[in-house]
Amino acid sequence: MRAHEAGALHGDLGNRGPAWLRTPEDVNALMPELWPRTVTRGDAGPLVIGGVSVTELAADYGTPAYLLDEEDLRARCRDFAAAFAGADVYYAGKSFLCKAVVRIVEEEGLFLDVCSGGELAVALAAGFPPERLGFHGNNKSQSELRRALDAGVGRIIVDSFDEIVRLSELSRELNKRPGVLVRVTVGVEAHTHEFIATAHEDQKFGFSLAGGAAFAACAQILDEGVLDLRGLHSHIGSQIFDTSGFEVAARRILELQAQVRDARGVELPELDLGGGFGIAYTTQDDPATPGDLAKRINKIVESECEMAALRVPRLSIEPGRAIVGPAVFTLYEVGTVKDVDGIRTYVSVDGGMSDNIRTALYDASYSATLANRSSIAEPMLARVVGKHCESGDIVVKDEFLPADVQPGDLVAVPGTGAYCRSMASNYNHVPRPPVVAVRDGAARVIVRRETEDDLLALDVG
Ligand SMILES: Cc1ncc(COP(=O)(O)O)c(C=O)c1O
Ligand SMILES: N[C@@H](CCCC[NH3+])C(=O)O
Repeated sequence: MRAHEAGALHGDLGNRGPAWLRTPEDVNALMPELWPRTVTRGDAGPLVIGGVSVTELAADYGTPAYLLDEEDLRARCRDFAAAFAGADVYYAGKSFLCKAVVRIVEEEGLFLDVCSGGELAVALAAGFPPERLGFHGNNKSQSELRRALDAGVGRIIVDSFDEIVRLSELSRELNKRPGVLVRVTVGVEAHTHEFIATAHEDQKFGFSLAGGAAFAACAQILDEGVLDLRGLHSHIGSQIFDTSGFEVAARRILELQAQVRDARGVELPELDLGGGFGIAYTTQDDPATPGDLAKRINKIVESECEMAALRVPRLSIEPGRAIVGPAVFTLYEVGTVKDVDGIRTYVSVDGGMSDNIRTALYDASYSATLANRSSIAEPMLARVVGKHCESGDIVVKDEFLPADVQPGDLVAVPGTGAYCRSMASNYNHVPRPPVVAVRDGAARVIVRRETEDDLLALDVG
């Protein structure tokens, strides 16, 4: 991610903030690239999403809440499908999954990537066509693989020699011949946080290309003859802006494709280049559009295939964050405002690291705005923090909020659709917030708020 600048001194304010963060001319203004498409600030000041004011949504559903702009989510699905026409677009369910989203993804014609028995269960419970599912994971259990085979999952992305053996034995037993892809570690050092980069050599995912394991995995599958080897797979990491990583990955993986053809006389018909496309969390981020991405990726695949005299395989991609991330913002209520003399102002909200762990885990940067009203007060550099018993419980490290922000105000944090609800926890026994989908002036709860009774229900002492 780009949001890694150390906190340089923000001279004009005598407050600590990163050098890229500028004092806004209008602290009420919304940067369109950070917000779901239907979001506006109504005349009276509150944000409006899908035709409904956030003050109304807060009154009806409480805070904190993840508010999903259904029109925006659908539009992003359609944008990817149109840009990558002729390819299969798998929505990466790990970014956020619930039955309503599964149905939206299905209605918009996408495929779906799941990476655990739980995600598979949600997809199947929502009636998603199993042949449009891809099943990932570096340590799929025997029972997960059995469920995938029983359900007729379209593609299983194999990740280890142990899995090849396990899946082959199960397939023989169940008399199945699943379509598989081999996940390849292409050795690309993606420019993103270490914990979300996945194609450098020293990590748990995939078969190494450089070390020969990827070729050996293909050979083993072809030798055993039980699994239907459809193609190769690469996913280089997440929140990536520099598309050259995808180009290097495509080049290297197509070299392997040519090697398999030369050695085994088999031309693999499919190629999956994974997800990882970056989104804007702050004004410093400048993501590529699906159209740009498609153009660059198709071009490199076509030219590499031409050079290696390969037929162009059917392409697939797996965006998660770029589809659901910008479609959601989190709405919080301010509880306390604390000016720590001469250092910064802490604005505490009624959620925190339990509904968004990304700031603490990846040092991620977010933006925020006062959501229930506009203000004529001066911009003030603030840090939005949560209510957890942890000093690293930061939601937004640095943002300008109006200096008159006060307890009872609502604050909205955009870009929280991906890896926030899906990575949420119950730390400090804080129940997880609901997800409320809003469209055409109507709101519906698609994931309900957890209650203390839900938490106590697990406690058998
Ligand atoms: C194999 C695979 N595909 C797709 C994704 C989705 O990534 P993103 O949400 O960044 O598009 C991930 C997560 O990084 C992944 O591990
Ligand atoms: N959870 C990560 C990205 C996903 C990694 C999955 N391979 C994030 O919040 O950015």
